[in-house]
Amino acid sequence: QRHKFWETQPVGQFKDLGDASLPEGPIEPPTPLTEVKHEPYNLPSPYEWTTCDLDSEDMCSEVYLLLTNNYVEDDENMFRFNYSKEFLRWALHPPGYYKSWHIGVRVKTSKKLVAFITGVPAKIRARDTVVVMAEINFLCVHKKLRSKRLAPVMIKEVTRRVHLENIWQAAYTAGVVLPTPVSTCQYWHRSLNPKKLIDVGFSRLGARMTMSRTIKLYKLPDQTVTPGFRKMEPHDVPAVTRLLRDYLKQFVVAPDFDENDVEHWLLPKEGVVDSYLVESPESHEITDFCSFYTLPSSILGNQNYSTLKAAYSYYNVSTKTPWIQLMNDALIVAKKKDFDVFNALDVMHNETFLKELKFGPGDGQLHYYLYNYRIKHVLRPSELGLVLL
Ligand SMILES: COc1cccc(CC(=N)NC(=O)c2cccnc2OC2CCNCC2)c1
Repeated sequence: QRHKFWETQPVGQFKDLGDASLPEGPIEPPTPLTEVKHEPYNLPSPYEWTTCDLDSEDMCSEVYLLLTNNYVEDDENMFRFNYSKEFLRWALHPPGYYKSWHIGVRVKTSKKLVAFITGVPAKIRARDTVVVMAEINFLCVHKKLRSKRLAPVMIKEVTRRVHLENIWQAAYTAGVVLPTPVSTCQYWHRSLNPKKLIDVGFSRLGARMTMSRTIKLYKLPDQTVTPGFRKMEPHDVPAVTRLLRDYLKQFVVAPDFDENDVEHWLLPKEGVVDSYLVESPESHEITDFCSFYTLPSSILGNQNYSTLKAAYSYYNVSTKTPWIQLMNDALIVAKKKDFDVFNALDVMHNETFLKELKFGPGDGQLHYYLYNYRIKHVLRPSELGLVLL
């Protein structure tokens, strides 16, 4: 029945929700390394574990193809995430990553890759405590192997490999409700190419709206308006790190980025992540920052288009430039880069600009989870400073 697996795991259980006596922090203590299971969990007999080395062109292609054909679709099965190989290498090779946490499942006979799950290490602050956690992502089981109960054993295996590195907490997101969300966020979309979005069924023509009126509604200037708005460059890493660390302090859960993290996660990478900042023309101080990552979706079953070019809001900081103006400049550069839509969650201060910049609410929610860490109260999205890929 429901959550048979999750009721066995050290996660907030629905039955505990009202219990204010339970302390914030780890739910279970670490296990002595000698007691961590040293051999992999058993898979059903036709399958075997494999470690996916994304530096291998062939293995990266296998992972890319598995995800392209079998990863997350929207609720109406019209779109499927289409992470690029470059993006996967970026997402899975942050400072301190472990290849052993990039786990595949193959068919023993054919050696076909049929499932995948990953972890990457991340320093995450929960209130005043910085914890090294595993960020779990890309759990994917081939469509033909669903409901064979492969996911629970894959989750146990990645947990085991995380434990072997003496890490006892994890963070993950899902579109489904599991025990128990730390926060539940809404996603929002800002049309950049409304004609294509309507053609492919991502958006619908508003009532009493014509196509030409809709195109005009979402029109953006050709150039950004903020003086000093420019692409982030390597020499900006120290200043952006200071700006971002100061900004993220206010959130209950947020990454604890150092300069190495900022260099990896926020330096622009063509086709993967874009980041801009505002350098004051007078003082040359870095006062604001905005970034978005590139995650296209395959369009399932449309004659004219095969790919939806989507930008996803990543980390943004406004200290001088008003949020509306800063994020409108982000929309302007995203439009110039030929994105069709700009997506954002209502986390951090995003709701201050969503409505005014003509974002529309999406039809789904993204739930955030922590593994083996209890946060006393469910967080409002505006208390959350963590964006997962
Ligand atoms: C438009 O193509 C889609 C293809 C698959 C799923 C969805 C809906 C959806 N589930 N969207 C999100 O989860 C989402 C919406 C806005 C911002 N970030 C998001 O998810 C991110 C973060 C979690 N991992 C996937 C990417 C849309």
